[in-house]
Amino acid sequence: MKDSFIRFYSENAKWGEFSNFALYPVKLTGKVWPTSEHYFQAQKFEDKSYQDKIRKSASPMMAAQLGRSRKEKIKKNWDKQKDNVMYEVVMAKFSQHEELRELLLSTKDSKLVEHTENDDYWGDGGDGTGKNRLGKILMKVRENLRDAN
Ligand SMILES: Nc1nc(O)c(N)c(N[C@@H]2O[C@H](COP(=O)(O)O)[C@@H](O)[C@H]2O)n1
Repeated sequence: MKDSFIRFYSENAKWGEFSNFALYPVKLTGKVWPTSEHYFQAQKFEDKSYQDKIRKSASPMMAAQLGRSRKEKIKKNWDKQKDNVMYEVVMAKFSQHEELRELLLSTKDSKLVEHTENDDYWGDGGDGTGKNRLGKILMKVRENLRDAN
C-alpha cells in the first residue's frame, strides 16, 4: 500500500494545528506559554528574564524573532538539547488539549511533514530533502499517545 502524507505549515491552513505557531497554550515549568513556539524559543536561553520576555511576546512570530536573535547568548549545548525540548513541548501540547490529541490520533499512520522551503531541519526544505524533525517528533508523540490509550 502507498504511504499517505499529511503536509502542514501555516497555522491558518488545513492541519495548521500541527504547527508550533497554532494558538494552543501549554503549561510547562509552572508557567503558561501562549504557544509551543514561545516555549521552544525561550528554552534556547539561560537568562530567565529573557525567557520571560519571549513568553510574554505578543505572537509566535515575535517569539521566534526574539529566539533567533543572537544579541543574547544561547545555551552552548543547545544543538544537542533542541530535539528533546521540541519533543517535550509537542507532547505537552497534544496531551493538554483533548481535541488536538484526537486530531493527531485520527491521522493513523500517515506521514506527517512540515512542508516548507523556509526550514530544512524542522521541515522538509520544500523538496523533501530536509530532515522534517518536527514531523518525526509529531509521529513519535502520536505513537506514544496511542500506546497510552
Ligand atoms: N513559520 C515558520 N517560519 C519559519 O521561517 C520557520 N523556520 C518555521 N519553522 C519552525 O520554526 C521553529 C524553530 O525555529 P528555529 O529552530 O528557531 O529555526 C519550529 O517551530 C519550526 O517548526 N516556521
